Amino acid sequence: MEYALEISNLVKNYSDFLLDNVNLKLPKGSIMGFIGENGAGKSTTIKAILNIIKKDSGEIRILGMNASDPENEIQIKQQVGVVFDENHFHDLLNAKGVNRFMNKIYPNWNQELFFQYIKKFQIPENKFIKEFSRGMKMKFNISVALAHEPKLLLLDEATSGLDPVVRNEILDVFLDFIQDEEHSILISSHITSDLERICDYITFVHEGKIILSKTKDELLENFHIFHCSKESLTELDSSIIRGIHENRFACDVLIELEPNMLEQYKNYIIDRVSLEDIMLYYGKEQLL
Ligand SMILES: Nc1ncnc2c1ncn2[C@@H]1O[C@H](COP(=O)(O)OP(=O)(O)OP(=O)(O)O)[C@@H](O)[C@H]1O
Repeated sequence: MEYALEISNLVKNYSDFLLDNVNLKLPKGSIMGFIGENGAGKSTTIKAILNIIKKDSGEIRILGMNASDPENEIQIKQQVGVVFDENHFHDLLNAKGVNRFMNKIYPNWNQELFFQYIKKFQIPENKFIKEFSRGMKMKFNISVALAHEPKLLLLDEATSGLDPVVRNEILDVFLDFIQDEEHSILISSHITSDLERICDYITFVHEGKIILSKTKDELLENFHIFHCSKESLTELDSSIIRGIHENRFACDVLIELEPNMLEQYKNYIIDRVSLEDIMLYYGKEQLL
């Protein structure tokens, strides 16, 4: 399998936070959702990928190129599109101004494509960025990221704070983007329902460590919520328990088990999981 992004043993140590030996592989032609609680290390990982922060150790390969090798810097910049949850352009620029500016910087800047997105997202060409709504700014940043025809898109909370209609529109653009098998996306988001809709893979970072990295289908098939009494909790094999929510009388338990093994747990009430459930239960695990 060919990978758009390969992270091996990435370590970044801040005084009170450790990004601890992160490993992640994003196959070409796919979308990976990067989930985790606030402060889990998602942005730190994305910044390390982009060399915005200096990693302590580990290797990052983007489209097969070593991201730390200065010789690859220009190639990587041209082939990676980035959207953060903030605006990086001067407030007194408009779409036409940004187009002129980007056209000088990126040899593969596609003006026609840029204005197609601007039109599709209904962004007025002459309006200053400072007059944009939050949704307009995000759509504008996404148009810019796509217009230099990148092969890999890195999106850090690129749809946060947007209404469902706008998010839907943007998710469709991301799905269109990866139709070409050469294109791939790593997207961090707290809106797990969006990720369930578009992602092929999910990677879950918790307190600086990757605790899950699987296909979305595998995750949703192999994780279940068991509802049971506190007494019957003790009868469960602890090796399949991934998290427990207890109330005064009963327990809800996150279980990892292949669907064909569920037969032996007929006495339990079993529910399907969402990505949000998986996050909530794993996050709670250490409180037990
Ligand atoms: N420049 C820095 N100096 C020191 N600590 C930092 C720095 N940048 C980030 N951190 C710490 O690293 C940890 C991870 O932060 P990060 O921004 O990667 O989390 P995140 O998963 O993106 O969270 P969120 O969902 O809130 O955006 C936090 O504890 C944060 O305080």
